[in-house]
Amino acid sequence: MTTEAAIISTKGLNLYYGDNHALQEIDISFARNRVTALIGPSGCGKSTLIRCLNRMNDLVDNVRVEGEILFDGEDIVSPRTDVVEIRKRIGMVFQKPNPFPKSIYENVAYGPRVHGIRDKKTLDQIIEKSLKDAALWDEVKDRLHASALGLSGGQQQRLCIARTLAVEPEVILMDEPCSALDPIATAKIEDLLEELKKRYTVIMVTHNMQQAARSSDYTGFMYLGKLIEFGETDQIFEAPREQLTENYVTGRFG
Ligand SMILES: Nc1ncnc2c1ncn2[C@@H]1O[C@H](COP(=O)(O)OP(=O)(O)OP(=O)(O)O)[C@@H](O)[C@H]1O
Repeated sequence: MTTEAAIISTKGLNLYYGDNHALQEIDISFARNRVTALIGPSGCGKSTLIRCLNRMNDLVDNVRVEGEILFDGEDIVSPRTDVVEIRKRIGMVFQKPNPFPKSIYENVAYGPRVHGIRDKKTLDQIIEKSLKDAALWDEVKDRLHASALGLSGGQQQRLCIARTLAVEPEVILMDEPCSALDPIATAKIEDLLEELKKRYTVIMVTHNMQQAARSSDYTGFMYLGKLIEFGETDQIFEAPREQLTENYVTGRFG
């Protein structure tokens, strides 16, 4: 486990999709202002785990969650949790860029508007800042009112990151954010991660082992619903303690 201050930690987290015990006794702590990568073979529960962290699994029928997820000391598994507030504080970027079929400006303005910001000048400032923070401003500043669907895949993904940043989250969950992107667009997102972690906590699912090794501070290796090993990324890749982790990171299965 990390000795750094955790922003989110799970204790004895179990999740069932009907009879499928998809997460089994997960204890993991995510360090504040760090990038943590979750790796492991397909179906091991990586996406399920990050979707628990902002209650996205609530949208799935027949799900049962047991255990604790502490976010800033509050158990967010509790039915009393304000899910809208949690999703504001813990934002999410998905595998496939999913901008709304609206202008670049409207995509980023959407979240702040939902949270009650109406003043045009304030919105303009938020949009500029969010696009700058997502390293997209220079490419779009002259066409803010053009459709977001006219952007390249990599630009669309950075727009989705800007849309997430616009509501000032504390944590950003990323579910394979580069899997639909080419190597150049991927490199831009990886550079961006370096900047983002100065102010945000990033938790990322990735299938790309080089990406985990390059971009994350901590890595968790999952297998068949269990967290097999968690540690500093260098340790996981260079000196794994568990045989299963070693087999996976050396490409012997996956
Ligand atoms: N919405 C759902 N309803 C029912 N079962 C699900 C659902 N989502 C995932 N599962 C099951 O939960 C298990 C974990 O899936 P999950 O998508 O979390 O794995 P993953 O490690 O993210 O996989 P991948 O790398 O392929 O995306 C699998 O057995 C999967 O079939």
